Amino acid sequence: MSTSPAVESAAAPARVVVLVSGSGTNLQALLDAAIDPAYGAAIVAVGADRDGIEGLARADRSSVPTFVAKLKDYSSRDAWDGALADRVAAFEPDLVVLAGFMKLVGPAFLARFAGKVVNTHPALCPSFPGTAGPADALAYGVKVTGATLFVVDAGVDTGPIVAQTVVPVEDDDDVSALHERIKVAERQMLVDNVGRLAREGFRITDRKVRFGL
Ligand SMILES: Nc1nc2c(c(=O)[nH]1)N[C@@H](CN(C=O)c1ccc(C(=O)N[C@@H](CCC(=O)O)C(=O)O)cc1)CN2
Ligand SMILES: NCC(=O)N[C@@H]1O[C@H](COP(=O)([O-])[O-])[C@@H](O)[C@H]1O
Repeated sequence: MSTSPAVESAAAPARVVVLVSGSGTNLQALLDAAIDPAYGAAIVAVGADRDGIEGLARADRSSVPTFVAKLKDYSSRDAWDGALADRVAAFEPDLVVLAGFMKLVGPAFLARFAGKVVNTHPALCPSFPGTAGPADALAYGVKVTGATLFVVDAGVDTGPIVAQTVVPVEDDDDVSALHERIKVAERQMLVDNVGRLAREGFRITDRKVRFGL
């Protein structure tokens, strides 16, 4: 069994670093929720693998520190992975949230933050892993899909599941309409469950994630 006390002290909010690669609407939901001290989490930094994205602009508007670690600026994938881990570690996170972060984190990152990295994916894991969850669900012809919050491991969308939310697939859906419907439910799932992880901590036993320590 592994445990992750999201907050070392009951008084202080959990320190959360969010990583993004795009529009950052999930990040924005977390920024909005964290305004309330009762939420129990503070977004202490936002990182990205690319610049010029709305996710970084959202952080700037909330006066949250940002950083960018571009893969192409490093000699190898491992060097980038280690540098990303160093940038995140500088903010001493209790929890790292990958919210539309479109890079797989590697061994150095996972070793540094083992058990305290969660990711939101726009499909019902283990179905439709990867970068095109909504498109793959639509192409398959499923009648329901949704989003999954899971604890990140070395696989691709294979980590222990924290929460899931389900939405219907409509007959006239295109990928954009379906993904937008997923994101409405996904943002609520993310806010609700990151808040619980921050306030209550969590433990993992045989892939089962339970809140509380
Ligand atoms: N070690 C892990 N890292 C990450 C995971 C994970 O499950 N394990 N989830 C992703 C988020 N994600 C799906 O939810 C995801 C994002 C990106 C990829 C991917 O294949 N990325 C490629 C590059 C794609 C690109 O740059 O457009 C890559 O990293 O080489 C798969 C799944 C967050 N990190
Ligand atoms: N496999 C990773 C993946 O597809 N992530 C997805 O990117 C979107 C980012 O939206 P946002 O930037 O508006 O929060 C979210 O739907 C998230 O689940």
